[in-house]
Amino acid sequence: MTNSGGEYTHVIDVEGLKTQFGDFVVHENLDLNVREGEILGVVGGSGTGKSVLMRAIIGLKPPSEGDVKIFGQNYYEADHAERLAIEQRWGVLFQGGALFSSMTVAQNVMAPIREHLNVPEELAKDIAALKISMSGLPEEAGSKFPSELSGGMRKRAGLARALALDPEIVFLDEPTAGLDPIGAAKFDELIVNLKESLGLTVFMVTHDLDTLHATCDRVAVLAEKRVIACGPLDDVRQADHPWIAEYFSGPRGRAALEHKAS
Ligand SMILES: Nc1ncnc2c1ncn2[C@@H]1O[C@H](COP(=O)(O)OP(=O)(O)OP(=O)(O)O)[C@@H](O)[C@H]1O
Repeated sequence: MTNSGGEYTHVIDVEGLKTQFGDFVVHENLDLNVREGEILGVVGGSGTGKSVLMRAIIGLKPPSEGDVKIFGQNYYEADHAERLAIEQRWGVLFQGGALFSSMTVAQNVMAPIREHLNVPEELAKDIAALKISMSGLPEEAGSKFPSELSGGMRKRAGLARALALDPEIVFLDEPTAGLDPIGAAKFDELIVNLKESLGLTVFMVTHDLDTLHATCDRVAVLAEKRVIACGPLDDVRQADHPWIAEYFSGPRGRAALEHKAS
């Protein structure tokens, strides 16, 4: 989405980010922005810091240097009330769904509603049922426990919970990991549909080349502690970097490209 001057509105602005665990530096001088209404895919080799970057943005990993702004605000400098207000504007689907195993799907989806919204129980139930249906789950899934669901259904339940508060942005950490190719393609379709129907912005960490092709407006590549390339997939694929060449032009990269063309 652009403003009247034709510039993109940014939901997230990361500048000069440094994160570390003790002496071990994960990111240094990392810059990244996420534009309103886009699906941004974040890729990179194992251990390059994709999940830590997501955690730095959602307030779970304080940076040792740099500035992380979401909705124009620095979460780490915000007071308690401001933080709660920011948290209501995002939804997160952690790897594996991170659902409460002792609660049904409906109770899981109602948890953030109960925590953040002062609404009567019946309304909370109705909102949860709506989010469950939006995530492509049958109505009866609401009364099931996570252990009674397939991997794909658990992802959808996690997504329903991420959508509970009508977020403006959702963070997805490897949403198609562990899904079979048909389940993964359906999940991709769901994400694109939600983005289009709700005007959602999506920050998605993924290893899945088919997902990148099917869903992402832009792709950011993490290597050498920073974002080494960011742009539309066709541009990023051409970037002169050994990891990019291997990832996008190796056998799996070529297969994903052919799959997209077919
Ligand atoms: N809590 C922690 N304590 C110490 N080191 C950590 C912690 N969390 C992550 N790291 C380290 O930070 C680096 C980046 O981890 P991260 O999980 O972000 O990688 P990733 O790019 O998401 O990897 P993958 O693709 O394998 O999931 C890794 O070297 C990891 O070992």
